[in-house]
Amino acid sequence: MAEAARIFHTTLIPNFSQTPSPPHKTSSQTILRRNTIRCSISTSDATRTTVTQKIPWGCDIDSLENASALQKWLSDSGLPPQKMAIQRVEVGERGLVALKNIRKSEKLLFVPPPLVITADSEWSCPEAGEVLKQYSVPDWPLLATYLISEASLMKSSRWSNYISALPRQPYSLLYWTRSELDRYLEASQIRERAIERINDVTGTYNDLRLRIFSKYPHLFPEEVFNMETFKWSFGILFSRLVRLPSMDERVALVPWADMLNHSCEVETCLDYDKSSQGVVFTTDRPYQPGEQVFISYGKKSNGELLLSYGFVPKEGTNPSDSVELSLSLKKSDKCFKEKLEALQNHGLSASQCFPVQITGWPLELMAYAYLAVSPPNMNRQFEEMAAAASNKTTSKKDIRYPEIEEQALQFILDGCESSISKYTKFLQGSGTMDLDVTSPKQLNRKLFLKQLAVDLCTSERRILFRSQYVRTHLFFFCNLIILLSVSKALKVYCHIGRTSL
Ligand SMILES: C[S@@+](CC[C@H](N)C(=O)[O-])C[C@H]1O[C@@H](n2cnc3c(N)ncnc32)[C@H](O)[C@@H]1O
Repeated sequence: MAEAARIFHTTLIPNFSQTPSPPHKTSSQTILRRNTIRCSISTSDATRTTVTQKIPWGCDIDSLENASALQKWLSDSGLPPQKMAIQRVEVGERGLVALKNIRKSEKLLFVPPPLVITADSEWSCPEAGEVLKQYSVPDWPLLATYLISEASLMKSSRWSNYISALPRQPYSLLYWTRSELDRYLEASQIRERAIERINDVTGTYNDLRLRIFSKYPHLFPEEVFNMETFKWSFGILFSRLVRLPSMDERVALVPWADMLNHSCEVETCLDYDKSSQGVVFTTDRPYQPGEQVFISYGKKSNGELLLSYGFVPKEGTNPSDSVELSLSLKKSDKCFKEKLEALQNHGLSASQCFPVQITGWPLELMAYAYLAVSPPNMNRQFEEMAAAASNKTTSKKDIRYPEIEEQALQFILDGCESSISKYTKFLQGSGTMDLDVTSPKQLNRKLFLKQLAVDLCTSERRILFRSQYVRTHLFFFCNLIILLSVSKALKVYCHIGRTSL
């Protein structure tokens, strides 16, 4: 939830240190305890045999089947009595609903640390945990492996009640196929982010497999630790992992707390409370019995929410919404090489994406536009412009070049226009889109994905329309004011001229 995606990006690809010494001998008992998973083997990958399977743990995403067992286990394990219960809800399918009046500024939850899963949690199969520690596997891949390891032990894992209540297939762009991403998210930059993320997850799994799992097949059998199960565990982490600032910024899965859904209207996040020694959040509004209680997953755009959590908030309800606007240097530009060099000196490239919000665009975007339109005689300023376009905090951002301001604005507006036309093409076509399905189940899935894409594209296009409108009118009014001032000055001048004659 809060900041999970950012942490994932900085720590996912394991930076393995030297090859560790062999682990302790494995007790055959541990392996025997692991439940066998029946799989169908396919050989789609030419280089090696891949194992495809349905995830055998968790439940349907809207199922309350295991919720009461989860609630009972949590209270037996030390979760204090709660003012909320898991129920079916309108927003988010399952969520926590108030059972009693809840005041504003009230602390809720109090999940004790032994019920929180972190990178330090004890493994039911300690040998497997030992191996990962020896290889210094970072938190995200370690937790993904931990979750699979515990899930595969089913009832023998202390987390079995928690895992049984997790969704079998979390809503996540990780579950979209490449052709679904191409088809539904063609207009949005989120498509690139999703592809990058899928590649990161695949790369991480392959890395773990090559460096560790293949060396210890008795601890990490491929029937259990495979791409399909990693997709599941990363899907769970993306949609449920939280960063706890007061617990040394640790990332954690917090059973019970992770049943809370997100609302763009609340600002309160989960954190560890040292005084009560539990994970809590403080309400920023009152709730009446029967109302769903929400937290914030952080200030995220609709695209980021879709990427990690698989939903798009209702149009116009997310004040943190933004759209990535992609701009490129023109290949025909006489100074293309020099401009590209300047950009590269500051870690940028010929094509760059900038976040545009309903409230405006960043100074970096204007700096990039200055660079893109500046004529050859301004080559001395290329470095300064490229530095301002980078997001390094040390560089001066608010540069201005009045002589090319109009062209720079036009360059941005043209970028908005071309992006808007891609959204419009998709949105117009989506009504008549052939969903190419063979079963009702498939039809539901396709309709669902298409609706998410339509919601995302509508909200992203709306931001671009708005910034185009505001800028065009602002520019028009600025020019009008200049014109009026000039004509007023001229009138005064003429008047003075006439009176002095
Ligand atoms: C941390 S879990 C919350 C509990 C979840 N509803 C469950 O039943 O397991 C995050 C997931 O809840 C759903 N969710 C959370 N907030 C939502 C919202 N505002 N609208 C729609 N779905 C939401 C999404 O499926 C998301 O991936």
